[in-house]
Amino acid sequence: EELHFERMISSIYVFGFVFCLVCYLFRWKSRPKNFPPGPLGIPMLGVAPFAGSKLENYLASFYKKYGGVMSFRLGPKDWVVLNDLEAITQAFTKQGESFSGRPKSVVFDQLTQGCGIVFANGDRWQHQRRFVLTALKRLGMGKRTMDAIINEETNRFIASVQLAGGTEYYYFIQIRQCVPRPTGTIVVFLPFLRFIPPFKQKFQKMVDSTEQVIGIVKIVIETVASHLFLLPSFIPPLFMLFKLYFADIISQIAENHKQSLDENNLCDFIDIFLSDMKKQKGDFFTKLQLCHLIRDLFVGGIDTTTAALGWGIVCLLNFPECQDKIHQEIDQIIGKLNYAVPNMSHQEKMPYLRAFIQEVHRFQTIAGLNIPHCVTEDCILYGYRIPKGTPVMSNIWFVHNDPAHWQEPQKFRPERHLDGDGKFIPSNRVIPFSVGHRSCLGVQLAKAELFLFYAGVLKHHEFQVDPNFGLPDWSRDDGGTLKTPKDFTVCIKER
Ligand code: HEM
Repeated sequence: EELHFERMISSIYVFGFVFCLVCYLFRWKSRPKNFPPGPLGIPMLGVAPFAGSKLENYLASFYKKYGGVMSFRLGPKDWVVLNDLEAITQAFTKQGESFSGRPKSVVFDQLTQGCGIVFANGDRWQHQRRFVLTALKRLGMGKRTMDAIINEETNRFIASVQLAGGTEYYYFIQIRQCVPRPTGTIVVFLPFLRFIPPFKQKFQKMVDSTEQVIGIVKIVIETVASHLFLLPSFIPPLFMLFKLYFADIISQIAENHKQSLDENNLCDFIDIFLSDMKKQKGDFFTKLQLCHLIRDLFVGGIDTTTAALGWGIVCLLNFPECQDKIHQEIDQIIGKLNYAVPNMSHQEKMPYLRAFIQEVHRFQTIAGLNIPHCVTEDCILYGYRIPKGTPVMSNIWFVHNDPAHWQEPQKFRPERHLDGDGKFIPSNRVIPFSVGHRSCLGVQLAKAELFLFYAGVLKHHEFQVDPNFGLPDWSRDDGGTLKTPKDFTVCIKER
């Protein structure tokens, strides 16, 4: 009788287990009604085992089957994917109000405390976005003053390279060490133009350590993505890093700015923020927000611009005929005289350099899957129903590589952006900065940095392959979210 009882208990357990499993599978299979179609993968992991390291290619492979809007499951979550320009524009521009949220993430919520701009949501995000845009304009974005700052930084870059090289004509630089300097300091200049000498050293430390912090955060995010359950243990060290590298230093600099603030002469980002902080009450103008905002401009601006410049140099080395054409254009339009300094008004007359830059953006898409968005309310896209809170990926990489729109997309060809008369054709199919309500805030600054950097450096110099290193290849750094070139050395020669 005891045996019979034990058997009964075991059967109940087995039955219970099978029942739970069936319920789980049933739930796992189910999706919201009229949700965009797409692969579910396997229970618990979703498509993770099948996607490989290039998620953008994997998602693009479903384009023929599902069209511009599809979905896929990653871990326990359903994501919506926008796989072509039309779907991205419809969602981010035409329905931008509903598609401009950022998904909730335990790591980022903890790290940012809901502040900053890149991962902010709702009223705070809208408010800060307006503030940053106005502040950038007040600081001379798109004006000659900004050109002058960028040119100064380009010259500083050349000087630092000359020092590093030691010999008269050849300068060997390690790209990841040197390129961040000019771009890093330009982004940083915006907040800190009113430079205060005692902080110079600390500030330099912050610039130097940014790359390091970004590297660590990237690794952590990647690890977190593959081991979701380990999430909480990463948060304290991440937060410590933020405090150590950014918050403390920025707070001290802000305090110093506050003491010598001149309302009639607001010179930098911190000045403008502190002045508005005095006038406006509420949650949005706090010191904590200032620290997070500057961190976001820093991280959002440095790594991206560095990657774009790095890929540009890799292209110049791999396609020296492009460099020759840029040299010719510079000689013709700007000239070789020292006082002939490049500025953004030269752009109009330099179609080849613009075509080159646009092709680099297309050919090496830095943010292939963009920063994730999420829908802030239930909405309908292409007839599909997408419930509030659903995370959304947009496949910028595929927009740049769709063979229906680009002939031989795997080939680097700046000429595809020129018309029969050699005029530059700005393409709305090259969208490295994304589009719509949440698109990159630094787009004008980044464009100016890239144009003035190439024009400024190539005016008197050329990039050559370092014979000891060889030609850098196209493999990406293992960093994860952004596609950056691997470290390489290059020779910069006076011409
Ligand atoms: C080549 C350089 C750059 C590239 C390729 C780039 C790309 C991007 C992309 C793809 C996004 C996400 C847009 C979206 O969510 O739809 C973004 C957001 C952002 N970028 Fe850039 N960016 C660059 C340079 C900069 C610079 C120099 C700054 C600094 C001023 C900057 C500041 C920002 C900020 C603040 C956001 C967040 C906007 C928001 O969430 O509302 N970026 N960028």
